[in-house]
Amino acid sequence: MTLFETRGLRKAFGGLVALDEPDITIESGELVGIIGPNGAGKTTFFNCITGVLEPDSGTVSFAGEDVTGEPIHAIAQRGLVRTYQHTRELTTMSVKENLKLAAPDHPGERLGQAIRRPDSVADHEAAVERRADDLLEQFDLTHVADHYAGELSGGQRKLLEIARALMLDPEMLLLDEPLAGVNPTLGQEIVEYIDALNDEGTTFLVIEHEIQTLAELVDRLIVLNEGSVLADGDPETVLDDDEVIAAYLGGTGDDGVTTPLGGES
Ligand SMILES: Nc1ncnc2c1ncn2[C@@H]1O[C@H](COP(=O)(O)OP(=O)(O)OP(=O)(O)O)[C@@H](O)[C@H]1O
Repeated sequence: MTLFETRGLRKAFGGLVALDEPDITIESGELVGIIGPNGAGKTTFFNCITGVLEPDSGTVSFAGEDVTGEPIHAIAQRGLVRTYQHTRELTTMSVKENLKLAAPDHPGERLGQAIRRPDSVADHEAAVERRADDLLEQFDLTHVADHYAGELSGGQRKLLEIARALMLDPEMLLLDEPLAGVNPTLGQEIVEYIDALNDEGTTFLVIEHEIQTLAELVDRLIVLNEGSVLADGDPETVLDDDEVIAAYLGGTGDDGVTTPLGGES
């Protein structure tokens, strides 16, 4: 069953066309990677499908509904949730508070409801508490639950970012560079978490510059180049594609972020 689909999406910044109709379809339960040289439009794509940016034209549909242009929280409520390349934790709050704040309908903000329906709010708070505790345990963060989030290592911040997204119980999770700045051991753990969550039914779309690691993880790899889909298929075939190799070799690579495809030819 198709869960997610974009058609004819365009986004320009002044004269620069960042998204040029990358038509992308994701089936429910898939684990899909997106790669592409620096500036290919990957983050702009995430921004346009999650309500961070409004596309100039085109449509985004999720679970059979047109969600184009809806605000971030409305799209997240539908079950399409993302993480950010630069993690967004509140550094002077505890790790656990960060998780609890990510829950939908934070009860503390709904005093009117608290007065009218105390039981349901108490139930909600207990459920949020349980969910936060479960995620802390699942991501091996229980021992730092009461630490300020600002004290976490870069890798632990990535884990917290993913855990915060999971507080929203997403049907589809969009991860923007989950391995960037993470040491290889923790990176492997993150890969295993993604794999396990996918086995449990979460659909994934993952932007990542660690191409070899991503290729081993995903069912399908999409290559964006200059805002369009250059290739889409099983990872081995895609990484062997001459046009894909040329697109990477053509990249400037001047900031050291572009990862060579490596070892394929
Ligand atoms: N807010 C903005 N204002 C102007 N130009 C932008 C803006 N956001 C992105 N761009 C430009 O749009 C193009 C696509 O950028 P985007 O960040 O989506 O690429 P990317 O594939 O995610 O790159 P990277 O791998 O380096 O993160 C780039 O040329 C970028 O400079």
